[in-house]
Amino acid sequence: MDQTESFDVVILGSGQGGKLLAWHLASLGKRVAVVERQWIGGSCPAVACLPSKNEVWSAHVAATVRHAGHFGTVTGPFSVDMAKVLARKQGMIDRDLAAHRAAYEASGAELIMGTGSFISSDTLEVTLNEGGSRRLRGEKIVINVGTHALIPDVPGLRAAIPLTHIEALELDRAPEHLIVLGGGYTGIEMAQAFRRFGSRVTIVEQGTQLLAHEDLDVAEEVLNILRTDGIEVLVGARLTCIEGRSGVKIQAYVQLSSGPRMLEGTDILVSVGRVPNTAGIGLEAARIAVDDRGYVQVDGALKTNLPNIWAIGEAAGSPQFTHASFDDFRIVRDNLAGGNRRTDGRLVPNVVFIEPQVAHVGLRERDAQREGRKVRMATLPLARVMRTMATDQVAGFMKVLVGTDDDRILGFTMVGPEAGEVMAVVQTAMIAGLPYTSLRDAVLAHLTFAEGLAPLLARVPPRAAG
Ligand SMILES: Cc1cc2nc3c(=O)[nH]c(=O)nc-3n(C[C@H](O)[C@H](O)[C@H](O)COP(=O)(O)OP(=O)(O)OC[C@H]3O[C@@H](n4cnc5c(N)ncnc54)[C@H](O)[C@@H]3O)c2cc1C
Ligand SMILES: NC(=O)c1ccc[n+]([C@@H]2O[C@H](COP(=O)([O-])OP(=O)(O)OC[C@H]3O[C@@H](n4cnc5c(N)ncnc54)[C@H](O)[C@@H]3O)[C@@H](O)[C@H]2O)c1
Repeated sequence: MDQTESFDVVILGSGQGGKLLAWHLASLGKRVAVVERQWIGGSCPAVACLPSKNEVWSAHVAATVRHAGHFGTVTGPFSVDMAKVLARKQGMIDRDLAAHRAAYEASGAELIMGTGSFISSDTLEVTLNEGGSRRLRGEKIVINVGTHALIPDVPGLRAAIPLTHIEALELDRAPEHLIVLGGGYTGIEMAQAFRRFGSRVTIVEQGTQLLAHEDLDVAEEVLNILRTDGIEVLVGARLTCIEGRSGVKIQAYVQLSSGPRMLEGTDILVSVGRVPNTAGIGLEAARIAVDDRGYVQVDGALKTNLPNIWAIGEAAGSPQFTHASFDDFRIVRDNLAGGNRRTDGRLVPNVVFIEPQVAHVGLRERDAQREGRKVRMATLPLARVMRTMATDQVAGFMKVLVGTDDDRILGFTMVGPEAGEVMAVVQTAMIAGLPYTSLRDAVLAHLTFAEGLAPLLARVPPRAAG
């Protein structure tokens, strides 16, 4: 007898896009099953964005107390209680988990806790966490399985049982000396947080700059900010070998342009990029095409090579941000309803949550140069934004790129406090197609950071005559 259960839609992985799609379709009366092996609601609320930003905020409070004297607040001796930091974070996760369970219940989507894999192009086999298995046939199937941290093939690294962001966010102690491998998003956010919790921190970045995707001036500003925080940053540093065990004692052998160096630390965090969770889930059995790095191949409508299968979020090669996975949900939602919404040309901003933040939207200077695109550009040091006179947060700058044929804003970057919020103002202008002069001439409230947009945009060179 066929034990296969039939659903209108089966979603494999409950990432940001997948869960929202499930709740939406189920609330319309569709029979929807979501297969999730571990984190109800995906990685963002459980082990990534929310817990990291929660601890980043605790670290911000520690830094504020540490520097309180500068602002005239006299404190006595203070210490960071990592157990309390952890408990506050866990409380947030628990509340969020309850909200997720309630949303599943209210929508009518069935959440099946287990590991799913394709056994044919329309059927998944689920190994249930509680034991046993189920077979689910979906008229439509959506893949939203996300990614996991890459552990590079360096001798001794795996044997050292390194931390990834998941374990680092579970630490109830500040490591004595944390070595952070990789100076990208995760690496620098965690490095600064642990430095502020009291750890000695060394970042080992293989590339020639931090934040490989950002312009060099942005990366250099970030380098200065981290060094000012007391973090040792090694760029152009190749890890050749590791000895020891994370949590006890680590010896990291690094090749620098100046020669070899040995770092002695207590813990090592690996944050060198991601691997899609697409191996071993039967994509070959279903004949679903992946690219050479294992990401599911999709078109602009997020359809795979099979007409009944869609893929969203990081596993589909979308930008590795929760808001991209969220937008993928909207695209598939509308396309399943007969629309023709696509990923092409969407503006996906990004914010690195160090202090001060690094925020970007649109075109970067380096990409304009690489593409041979002519642009007008202006920069403004944060020290010229009047709010910093009150707050003393003078590190950073704003940068804007404007077209040469018209006055539209093509890109914006800010290193500075609340850069993400200021960036959203510029993004709104970009979406509206506003000429930069409209924002330049707007009456912006004094004494905000966004007020700095006026002097920044006043520096944009005039359009060449003719
Ligand atoms: C430390 C860190 C901090 C971050 N901070 C931010 C931030 O501040 N802002 C931001 O926008 N982005 C941030 N990101 C990125 C963000 O977490 C992801 O882009 C986001 O979670 C979107 O993921 P997704 O929808 O692709 O899948 P995920 O949320 O990763 O969900 C995939 C789900 O599929 C499940 N799964 C996988 N395989 C199977 C299987 N075979 N069977 C059943 N279930 C399976 C997994 O358990 C997981 O729950 C951060 C990432 C990291 C690592
Ligand atoms: N605030 C946020 O939105 C946020 C925070 C964390 C992560 N994320 C997302 O998750 C993604 C993954 O983050 P990540 O930090 O793991 O990757 P990343 O791609 O941001 O940075 C990885 C860094 O590691 C370096 N690297 C690679 N191999 C190395 C090696 N062997 N030794 C030393 N350095 C090496 C790379 O040059 C790069 O600078 C990010 O790209 C981002 O999209 C977002």
